[in-house]
Order: sequence, then structure tokens, then C-alpha cells
Amino acid sequence: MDISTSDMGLVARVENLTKSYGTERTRVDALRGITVGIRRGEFTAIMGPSGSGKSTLMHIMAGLDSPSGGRVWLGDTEIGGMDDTRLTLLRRRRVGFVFQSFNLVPTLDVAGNVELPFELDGRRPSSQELDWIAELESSLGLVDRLSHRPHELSGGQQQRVAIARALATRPELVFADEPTGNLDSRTGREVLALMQGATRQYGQSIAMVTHDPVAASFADRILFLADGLVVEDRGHMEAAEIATFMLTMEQAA
Ligand SMILES: Nc1ncnc2c1ncn2[C@@H]1O[C@H](COP(=O)(O)OP(=O)(O)OP(=O)(O)O)[C@@H](O)[C@H]1O
Repeated sequence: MDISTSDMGLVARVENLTKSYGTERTRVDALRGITVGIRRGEFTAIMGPSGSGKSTLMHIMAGLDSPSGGRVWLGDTEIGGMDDTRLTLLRRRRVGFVFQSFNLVPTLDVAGNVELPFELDGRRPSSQELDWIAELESSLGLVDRLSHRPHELSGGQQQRVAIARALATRPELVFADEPTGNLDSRTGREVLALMQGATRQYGQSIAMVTHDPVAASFADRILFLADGLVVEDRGHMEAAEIATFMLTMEQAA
């Protein structure tokens, strides 16, 4: 019998996960048998050289791409073989996303963007959920921008809206893909501190793909990928230590 993912304190898990692209002659093995769990209530960074499989791993864990082999769970739900309709529903209800390019809806104001996940789910937020949204908007410094459109906001403000939107439904897991890639370093640090705060204050589980040692230094745990495998699983590290480690990995490759 399988041990349930939540019994292990995990919010997501992959087992012997493989992913190959292309046909026999052009085949690329992006993931070559990964077994790893994302722990509940932690901010986990996924790092590794370009092409090591970070985005592929994140996309499969988030139900955006399908595995070639192995098993994938979100919470206690096995999602590896799910059809697109069920995956779409699951993503909508149980996962949040923060992307490098913010991905806000340009025609909606800030309040409309934050409430979009409810709209997409065909319902209005409950009064409890509205209280939560108001708390998020306040702690993310968005209260005096609620009727602004994305183009009227700075990059940092847009990313804060995306974070509020990702947290609004209290998803089991938030996936962040290079969330500070389009921000200057000071604004990037502010955004990372807010994400770290969501984990510390609200117990939000976050998995973040990044190249940036400074971004990864905000995480509680760092998974290092190389050539489609997890090669190191570390706790918190300082940025300089991460940068040195990455350099050693690249030299070894
Ligand atoms: N749709 C695709 N078709 C073919 N090959 C792909 C596809 N997506 C990814 N790959 C290949 O799979 C490997 C892993 O790619 P992936 O994007 O997961 O790496 P990454 O670590 O996220 O890289 P980066 O840091 O550059 O974004 C790479 O060799 C890449 O070229």
C-alpha cells in the first residue's frame, strides 16, 4: 500500500519521474528518474544549470505537462495519468502560479486580477475569503492601487498583484518560475521577502525555480538539479555559498 503524501508532510511528490522529448533520433532526456517530495509549509528553491530540467520538473508537478514515466502526486492525489479537464480543475483549485512575466490580465484592475481565480472557478469569494483577500492586499501594499490596471503599475507592484492572486485561494502549493527575473535587484528582494513571509506567517508551501543565488537564499530548502537528476538536497544557504556551489557544479559538468 502507498504511504499517503500528506502523512509524510509532503505537499507534492514525484517518484522515478522521467520525461523525454522528441522522437527516437532527436530524443532529449530532460528528467532521468527523479524521486523527491516538496515539504508542506516550506519555501523550496529548485536550482541548476540551464537545461538541467528545472522547468520540466515544475511543469509536471504543477500538472502543466505530462510525465514520460514514473508517478506524480499533488497532496494525496495522483495526477500523473489525469486527463486535461481534471488537471485544469485541479490547477485552478489547488495550485497557484507566479511567473517571471507577471501574467496579469491587462483589462482587469488590481482587485479583478486578485479575484480572478474565483471568477475562473465560477464563483464569488465567501465573506471569509474576502477578508483573506483584503489581508493579502494590505500586507502586499496594494490597497491604494486596487482600481489601477496592470500597465499603471511598476514591475514590483505587478508581481505583488500576481503573488496576491496566487495566494488568494489558499492553494496547497504555489509554483513560482523565476519570479524576480524581470525586476531590479532591490524590488526582487522585496518580492522574495514577501514570498518568504507567506511561508512563515501563513504556512504557504512554495516551490520556486530560479537561476539566481540571491533568490534561492530566501528559501528554506534548495534542490539542485543537474542533467535531469536531483544531485543535492540542502537546507537554507547564503547567496555566496550557493553561487560557489553552482560554479563547482558547472565545472564538474
Ligand atoms: N518542448 C520541448 N521539446 C524538446 N526539448 C525540450 C522541450 N522542453 C525542454 N526541452 C529540453 O529538456 C531539457 C531540460 O529543459 P528545461 O527547460 O526543463 O531546463 P531548465 O533547467 O529549466 O533550463 P533553463 O534554466 O535554461 O530554463 C533541455 O535540454 C531542453 O532543451
